[in-house]
Amino acid sequence: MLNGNDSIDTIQRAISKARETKQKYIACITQKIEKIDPLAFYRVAQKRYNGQRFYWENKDHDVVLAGIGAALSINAGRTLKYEQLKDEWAYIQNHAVISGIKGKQATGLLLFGGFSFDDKTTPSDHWQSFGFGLFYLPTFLLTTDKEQSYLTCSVVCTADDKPELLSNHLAEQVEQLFGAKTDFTTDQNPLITTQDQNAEEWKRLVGEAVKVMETTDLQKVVLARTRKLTFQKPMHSEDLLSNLREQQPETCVFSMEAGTSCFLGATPERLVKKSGNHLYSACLAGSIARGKDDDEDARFGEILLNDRKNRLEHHYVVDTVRSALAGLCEQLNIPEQPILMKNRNIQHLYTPVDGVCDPNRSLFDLIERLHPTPALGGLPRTSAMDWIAKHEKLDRGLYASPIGWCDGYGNGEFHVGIRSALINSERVTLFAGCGVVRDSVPAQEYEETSIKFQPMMNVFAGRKS
Ligand SMILES: C=C(O[C@H]1C=CC=C(C(=O)O)[C@@H]1O)C(=O)O
Repeated sequence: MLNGNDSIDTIQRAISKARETKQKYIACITQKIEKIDPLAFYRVAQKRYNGQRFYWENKDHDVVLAGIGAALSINAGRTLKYEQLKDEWAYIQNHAVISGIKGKQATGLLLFGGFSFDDKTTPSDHWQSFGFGLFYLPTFLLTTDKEQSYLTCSVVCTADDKPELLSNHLAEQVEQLFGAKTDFTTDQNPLITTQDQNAEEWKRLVGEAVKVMETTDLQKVVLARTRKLTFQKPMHSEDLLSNLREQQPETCVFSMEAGTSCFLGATPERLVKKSGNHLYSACLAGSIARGKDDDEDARFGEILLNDRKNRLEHHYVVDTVRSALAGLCEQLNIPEQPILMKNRNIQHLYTPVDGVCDPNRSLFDLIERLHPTPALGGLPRTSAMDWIAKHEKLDRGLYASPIGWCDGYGNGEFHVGIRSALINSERVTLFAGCGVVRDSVPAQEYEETSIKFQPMMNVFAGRKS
């Protein structure tokens, strides 16, 4: 499977570099392989690489990534995390010997990971393994587009390493991954308990936010709540991903493991995508249920498009994204009016954004500018973040935060981790939030967050509706 000559030669060159410079070097080999199911690849690695896997399938289904093992991992610090990531990523790229296929997006050296929502909140126990942010350079990366799969193997080499040993070890692992049986049976795992945050307290908090807006500069705040599920046995992500992929095809389906935890979801909201110097973002805010039939669905859509409160919620996001990107883009196209984005359980006001940005801008610069937009934080950003940190009283961890990948060719994509859940063995926490503005009605916001739990509830409860 792995081309032995390529691999030993690349490793040999990386070891020589390591000897010359007395620094570690990465050997990175990419080859085209027969198209395979990325989820099957993710699944076969469950036993041996549990805790070090990720999955990503964008809504166009033209970038599907399955990452297995961590050649390197980066833990983001509390402060200056975007600078840190930029520096560490540049260092990795300057200390790598790359061979095989080159220039193909999302292959070769690639970082996958996510940041925590907020630097002020110290990660609680259940988010501990993700810290303030965590990124992997995977040992094995399977990249699948509409036609083809590519396998990238990355291994860290030191001056003392022996090329044959490293290369043989890599080849053995590849053989195991590709030789393993892929017809799995799914264990029953009954749901034992479901516990929502206290509804009345949460609605009271929405009321308080509305009140505060009457007397302060706070214009919008996004409030989230959780639902806790307990299962009989530890929950594994592969079956959930398979169902999410089927049930939410118009979203970006992702998972990221860290130790015994796994964060996963099906998010409709792209924060930023970069293809060379082309940039794409999205403003998504303002929500309503799907109708029971086409007529009702269209009627709900019209109501949403014409609703003052939802239009205001949306407008704040568009304005903020426009000013965040204006300074970084030579060209920026943002339509005047939103359209509808219809997902399986919910419809949103949606304004697509595209532009051309300075090629030297890294994705981390763009994320730093954009996160959190008022679709996840609020407006003004600092007042909203302070209000959330003080009143929401939950550790969002990676919920509502940028999660995604960047490659060594200037491409990458980050979504925000909404419609998501954190798995800690047999305990699962679901997250859902909504934008609160001056006209918000607490009971309606509560209802909206209930709808937003639905995509994840459907897969955890194994239902198809
Ligand atoms: C914060 C969430 O949704 C955001 C994205 C789209 C629409 C939203 C809204 O209408 O409130 C939220 O801003 C969530 O799903 O947890």
